[in-house]
Amino acid sequence: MSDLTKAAARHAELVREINHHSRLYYTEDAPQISDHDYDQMMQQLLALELEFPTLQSPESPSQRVGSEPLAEFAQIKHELPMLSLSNGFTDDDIREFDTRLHKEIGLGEATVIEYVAEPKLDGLAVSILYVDGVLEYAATRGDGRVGEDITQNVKTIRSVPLTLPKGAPARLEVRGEVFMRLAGFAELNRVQADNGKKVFVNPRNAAAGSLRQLDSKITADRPLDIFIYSTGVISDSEFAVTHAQTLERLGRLGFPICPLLQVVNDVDGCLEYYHEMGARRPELDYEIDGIVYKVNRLDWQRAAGFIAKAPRWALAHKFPAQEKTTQVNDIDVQVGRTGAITPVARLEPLFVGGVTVSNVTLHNKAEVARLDVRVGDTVIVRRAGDVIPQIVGVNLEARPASAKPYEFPVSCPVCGSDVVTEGDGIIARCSGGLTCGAQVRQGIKHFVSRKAMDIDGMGDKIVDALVEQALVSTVADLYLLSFDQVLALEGFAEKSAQNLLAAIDKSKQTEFARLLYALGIPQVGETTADQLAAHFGTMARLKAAKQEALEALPDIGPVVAKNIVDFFHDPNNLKVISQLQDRGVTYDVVAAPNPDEFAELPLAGEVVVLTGALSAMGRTEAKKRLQALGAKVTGSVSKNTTLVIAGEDAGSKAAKAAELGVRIEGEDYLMRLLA
Ligand SMILES: NC(=O)c1ccc[n+]([C@@H]2O[C@H](COP(=O)([O-])OP(=O)(O)OC[C@H]3O[C@@H](n4cnc5c(N)ncnc54)[C@H](O)[C@@H]3O)[C@@H](O)[C@H]2O)c1
Ligand SMILES: [Zn+2]
Repeated sequence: MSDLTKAAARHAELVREINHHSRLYYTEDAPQISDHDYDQMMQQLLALELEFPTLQSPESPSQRVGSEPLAEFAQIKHELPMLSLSNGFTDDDIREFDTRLHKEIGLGEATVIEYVAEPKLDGLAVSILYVDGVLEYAATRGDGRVGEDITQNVKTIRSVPLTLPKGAPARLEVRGEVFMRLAGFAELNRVQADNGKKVFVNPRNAAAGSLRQLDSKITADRPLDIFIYSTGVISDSEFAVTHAQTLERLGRLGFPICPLLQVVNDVDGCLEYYHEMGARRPELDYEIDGIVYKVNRLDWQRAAGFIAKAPRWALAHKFPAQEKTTQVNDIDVQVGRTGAITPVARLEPLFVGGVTVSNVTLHNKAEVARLDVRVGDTVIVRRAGDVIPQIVGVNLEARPASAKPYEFPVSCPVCGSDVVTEGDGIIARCSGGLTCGAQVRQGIKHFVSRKAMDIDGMGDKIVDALVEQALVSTVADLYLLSFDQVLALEGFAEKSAQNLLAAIDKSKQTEFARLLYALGIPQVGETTADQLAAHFGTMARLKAAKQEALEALPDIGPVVAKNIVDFFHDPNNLKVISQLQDRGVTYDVVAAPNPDEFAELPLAGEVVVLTGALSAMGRTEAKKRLQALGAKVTGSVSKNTTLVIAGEDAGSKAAKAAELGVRIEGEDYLMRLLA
């Protein structure tokens, strides 16, 4: 086979695949592969056509925009074609783009091109025509030539003006991106899931699916938004001389324009903007998948002109992918400290959203069932911002015939006890309690952790070894370990064994709040433990507390209160607590434990948040002393907060406080309070 024949075969295969996925994505709003995979196929196609130009035909997806409009919609022919954008991925791609433009426009090397840099919104393009100041129709891009009539749907988007002020051009077509903000997207998916309806893979698909509805009442209920980024046909030939001016004038006519766009000079200006936006991307409340650079001068745009499917004067500089595809090698479950069984997908490792991902939580039994993810499946993995990676979709077409639905275990894989379900079958739990090795191990790891008993040097591997060798079966057993037992563990020498025992010994003298948190009562985190400690003061008082007394505390609801009561009724737990006491674990009683006295304290009723670094003392120390004066000290700012102490480099908490109008003071004020 000649090279050309081979290339032609590969080309035909790519065209088939790309057309298929374009249809799924553009026409049906139901993509089966990630954008990254799609872009790679497109790049391969472009490379083949560059090497073998005879393979390129006007029918090739490299020359065409989008996909054909859906037949159910009336069609609208665009007066000016709606094009796509050429893509760049590296800094060099941007340099080449700028160099090429100099030639195409006929500029000397020394001439600086001014660009408008704009976030590339991840939604779908629409064209809206106004005639004599009134919205006449709106259309999707479709295949670039003919789009779908979505006039009624676009009219439901609140930020789209239905009429324009006087002075608007008699015929004005604007183009922009319809998108969905993240909060709206999350809420929509929650409602969809609650009603047993399809949840959307990402905000782009949710926006596209919501806008391309035959019933505009459905669109009206969806949280859609729009930013306008250009004009199409326009009766006023003197509307503007630069792109920035176009946007400015459109803004004055009442169109929403992305507030983040910026005029920049040269490649360096483009790249600087790109990196700045890349850093801000996780904070934005909508998704952007890159930056678009557009030549600012309209006469230079005209001089540069177009290629088949995109303008020469613009480039989309893509950000690293937040969604990629990979294989599920296995699905297994983890048993947590409280017995909760969490299914986990073991993946063929992939690099996505800036990290390598090989395990992804599937959250719970219901989520596995909803996704119907199976071993051997090809899945779309998404990691956006700081959010933990997630499987958002399964490519059913790539499912091997042998793949079987995942069967959730009926007995605990660690101890063999029955698995019971709670919360309408959503959460599965091992019923083994303290007989379950996994629960014991997780419980001990929690007990020794930094914010709990803080036993320095007691890493996960050591805990695993202690439990495996049956040296420890409850947290109280830690205080019985002998020098010889520790020395015999793998990796220990005399010195290190002494150090570990010293750390265990040191932990015996602790604070009540730490001890409470360390016990691992379900849903009792640090803040709740602090509150309980400050209010009850001693274990004996807390043990005796009734459900109502617990619920009377500000942040404790009925569920947590019941967890606490249940915990102190379990004979195993009571035994462990008395063993801890017998083996020397004690705590200082800091605050006056009597609730009546408590109300008299100078800072009673104050809810304080500490943020930033303090110079005179550590935060733990400051917190203890504030609590001793009756204040409640919490970890996050809310409307209940009465005071924020902002130390050096205070960050988002201070900002939140300012936003909520909460009083903010510096360290000097704290020192006066404590004096
Ligand atoms: N996953 C799949 O199966 C699949 C299939 C087809 C296409 N895709 C994805 O779709 C994209 C290609 O689609 P495309 O042809 O629309 O090209 P594109 O998204 O790369 O660029 C063109 C589009 O960018 C949008 N845009 C956003 N902000 C803009 C701004 N400020 N100025 C101008 N335009 C702006 C417009 O909608 C415009 O039509 C790729 O990201 C590709 O991965 C994915
Ligand atoms: Zn178990």
